[in-house]
Amino acid sequence: MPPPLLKRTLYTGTFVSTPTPTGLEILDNHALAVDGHGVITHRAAFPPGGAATGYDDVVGWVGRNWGWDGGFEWVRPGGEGRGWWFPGFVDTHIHASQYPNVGIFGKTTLLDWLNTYTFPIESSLSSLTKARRVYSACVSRTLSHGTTTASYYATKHVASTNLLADICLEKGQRAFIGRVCMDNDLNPDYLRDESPEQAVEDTKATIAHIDSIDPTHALITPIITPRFVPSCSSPLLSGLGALAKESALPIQTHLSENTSEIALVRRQFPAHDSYSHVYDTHGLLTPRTVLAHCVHLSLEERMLLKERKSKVSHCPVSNTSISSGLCPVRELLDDGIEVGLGTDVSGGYSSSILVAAREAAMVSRTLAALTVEDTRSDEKEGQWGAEASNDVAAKHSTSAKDRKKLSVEECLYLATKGGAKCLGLEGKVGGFEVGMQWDAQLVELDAVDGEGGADDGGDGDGGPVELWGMETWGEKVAKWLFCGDDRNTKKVFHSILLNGYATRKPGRAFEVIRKELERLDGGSPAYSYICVVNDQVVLRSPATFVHPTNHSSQMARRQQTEKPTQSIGIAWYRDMLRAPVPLHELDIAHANVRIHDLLCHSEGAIVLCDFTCSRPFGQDKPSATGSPESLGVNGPSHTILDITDRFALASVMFEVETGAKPDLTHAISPQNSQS
Ligand SMILES: O=c1[nH]c(=O)c2nc[nH]c2[nH]1
Repeated sequence: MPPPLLKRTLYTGTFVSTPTPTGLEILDNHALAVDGHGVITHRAAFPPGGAATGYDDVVGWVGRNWGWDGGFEWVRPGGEGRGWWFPGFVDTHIHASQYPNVGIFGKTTLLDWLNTYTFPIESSLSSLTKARRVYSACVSRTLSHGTTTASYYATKHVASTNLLADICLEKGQRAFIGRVCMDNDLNPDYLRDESPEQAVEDTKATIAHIDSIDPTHALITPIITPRFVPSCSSPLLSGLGALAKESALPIQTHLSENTSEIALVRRQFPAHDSYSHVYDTHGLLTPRTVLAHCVHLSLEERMLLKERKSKVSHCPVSNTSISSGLCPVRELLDDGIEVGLGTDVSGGYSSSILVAAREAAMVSRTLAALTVEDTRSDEKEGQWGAEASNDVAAKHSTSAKDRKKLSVEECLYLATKGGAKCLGLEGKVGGFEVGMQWDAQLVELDAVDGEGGADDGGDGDGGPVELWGMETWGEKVAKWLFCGDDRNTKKVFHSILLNGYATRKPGRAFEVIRKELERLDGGSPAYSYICVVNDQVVLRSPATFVHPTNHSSQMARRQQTEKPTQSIGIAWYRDMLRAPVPLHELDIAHANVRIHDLLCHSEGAIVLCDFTCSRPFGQDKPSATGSPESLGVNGPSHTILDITDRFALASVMFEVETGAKPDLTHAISPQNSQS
């Protein structure tokens, strides 16, 4: 096992999850221990001593109970009584390539929607420049909604599909990446595989790429992706079925979304019993197959899916947006079929799984409303129907209408554990049991004070859900499901792959940096130092800042005492190049990278610190870097950009290699200067 990469961390507070479809588990006043690999190792009721417990007491408690010494972080959310930890969401079906079209669908239905909107946008991702912009934005957006795992469709283009894998790895989202296969002449000639053989070869090329960037699939897994039966020839479906068998990789596709699509499949494959049967005879219905939609399955098809243990991705937002129909999820669940949730961007208008969970609840209620029941018993009960009954609860629990409705717990289960089961991640993500990964989000709602005025908890953007003080935990969670949005997801702990091993990092903290910088518009940030230590972002005022020398030594010092070997040097440079990426994704530059700002922490990785000079891209170079030496460090540009940091990092690399600072007089001479 590789060495631990994070400090052990103790998370305390309230932990909400859905260990079963019908049970909301609320662990109020609890502690969860997460080891250096991001795995939950212990959980127990906490404190000793309530909120006032100091670090020393906690160290003693953890030492006595779990045998830990004092070397751990302690993370506890603020927002007493209105915040909780929740498992990261799992999106089992999303087309990253369609992200620019989100919200655009007019009055189309599936087949004309594909021709009008979808094929053109996917075709445009043959451009790697465009693909980078689209995929970066999509992955950042889904992370901000709390999605820590996603099963993506890219496009038919190998290079940009591979880029999506790179971006998920870079940003730390657990992902399944599918290169979309579509070879028959129902596809437009501008977006069609040359031949079934070429489509399979191209799929293999993406698999090989993912194997090269994440050999153990710790974070990124290839997924075999025939677009859907109407797009694929029989030889292509067979080729992909054979590939799935030999590689044991998962499969994703669409099934029975729209009635015209089903009629088309019947014409294409008249000898087959059903749409599902076409996949089955080509070896594509397996326990690792995720079938999106399944709105109009016959009983025989449901039995076939159950027998094959194939999974269903329910995409309620898409199904209503492009008017495909209302998926009878209760029937699927009653049949024993595993179901997860998909946003299905951009058939779906939102990239949020919280919205998908909410719409799953709404679609199930619409189905309940459309259910015709024998109402004679209601008539006997008088004007208010069931209210006049002697046994209201019993009546409701047995009503066929009510059985169609999915509860809050069920919808959140589908959004987490249900999705994890669909993607073969059961026991790994989607919950807070010991042994699972800490893929988590911190949820916080807003409070209303005694006078009815909003108390935003101090950050000015408490989100759209107000708590009035009378809500039970179950009601708080229901309010979040039905009224919340990404402002309530304060932090997302997702994965980073370091030295081939996935660990967690808090993504939202960087948003604090961005907000602060935007608010001050280049002025002096209130947090004079924003330091990244062991992948934790630490905000400090000037008075309290100390270099975290107990965890880290400065690279400069290390470099003076021991010249790095070639392999250590390469690892340093790799870490150095990665270090500013989270900031650059927010269009912020560190703007003053020097050897003294690079810390070498105890496990040997290089981290970047001291963000005093950080500025949004496009601003003039800050005065703090105005000395000739600083200008040299930052390169010739007058404005701050990501290349500012890259130039500075290259200078540091030169310094590490040679022991001398580079002579930058040429680089900063006026003729080389650019704005
Ligand atoms: O919702 C959908 N989105 C798609 O891109 C697609 N392709 C085939 N069938 C599809 N359904």
